[in-house]
Parts: sequence; C-alpha cells; structure tokens
Amino acid sequence: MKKFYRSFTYALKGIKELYKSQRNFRIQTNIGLLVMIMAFLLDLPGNEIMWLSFATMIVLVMEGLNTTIEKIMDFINPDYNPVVGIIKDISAAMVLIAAVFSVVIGIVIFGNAIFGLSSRYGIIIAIIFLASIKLFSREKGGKGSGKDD
Ligand SMILES: Nc1ncnc2c1ncn2[C@@H]1O[C@H](COP(=O)(O)OP(=O)(O)OP(=O)(O)O)[C@@H](O)[C@H]1O
Repeated sequence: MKKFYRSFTYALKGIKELYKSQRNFRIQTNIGLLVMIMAFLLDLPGNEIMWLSFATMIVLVMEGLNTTIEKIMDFINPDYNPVVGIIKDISAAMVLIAAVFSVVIGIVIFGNAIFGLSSRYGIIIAIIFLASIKLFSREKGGKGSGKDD
C-alpha cells in the first residue's frame, strides 16, 4: 500500500510538472473542466458523460505523451536533426488527432443537448478531417511518399 501511495505521489508530481511547464496542457485542462461542468449543468445521461470524459482524458494523455517524446528527443539529441523533427511532428500529430476526436464528440453531444443539432454535424467534421489528411498528404504518385517502414 505504501508503494502504491509513493507511485501515486510521483504521478501527481508528473501532472504538476506538465501543468506548470506546458501551456497546451493548461488550456486542455481548462477546456476539460468547462466541458465537465457543462455536462453536469445540462444533466447529460451517463453514456454521454463517459464519452466526454474519455475525449477529455485522451487529449491530456496524448499531450503528456507528446511532451515525454519531445523531452526524450531533446535529451538524447539536443542538436538539429531532421529525424528528431519528424518524430516530434508525428508526436504532435497524435495530439491533433485526439483533439479532433474530442471536438467531434463535443459537437455531437453538446450540439444536440444545447441546439438540438443532428449528430451528422459531428460526422461532417470527422469526414472533413479525414479527407484533409488524404488531400494534404498527397504526393505526385497519389499514394503517399512510398517510403513506408
Ligand atoms: N532537434 C530538432 N531537429 C529538427 N527539428 C526540430 C527539432 N526540435 C524541434 N524541431 C521542429 O520544431 C517543432 C517544434 O518542436 P518543439 O520541441 O519546440 O515543440 P513545441 O511544440 O514547440 O514544444 P513545447 O511544448 O516545448 O513548446 C517540431 O515539431 C519539429 O518540427
């Protein structure tokens, strides 16, 4: 039990470090808090609260992972290196994907609860995002870079 308590305090230290050093983590925490307060005030059903909690937490988890990867890369290779750049970019991309997922969940749930909107608006955002990935990642050959590992 003592060991569990110690691990918990280390984890809290990590959260404190993330909150103090990462602006994005602070913003995401505040948005998450707002989302949860709104869910409470709107008295949303349990399954919607679960989706909103999942969406909020996954963004915070991905931001933590992104920060960890950035710190590891800066530690093992403080100089400019294109591979480090690619690793950091991909790491940031994962946060963006989680954020878009959260926006889709937010639009579906709050859109319906506040404005009576159809869930289709959430689907539209997801389609636009996924289509944008294809559109902006197109190479001349039309099938990505052809450099898959
Ligand atoms: N050592 C490096 N070599 C090559 N490119 C890098 C390097 N460090 C950063 N970059 C590029 O700059 C971008 C931003 O990196 P950085 O580590 O500053 O992330 P950040 O999101 O600004 O971090 P922070 O959370 O500290 O503000 C990376 O996604 C990458 O494209």
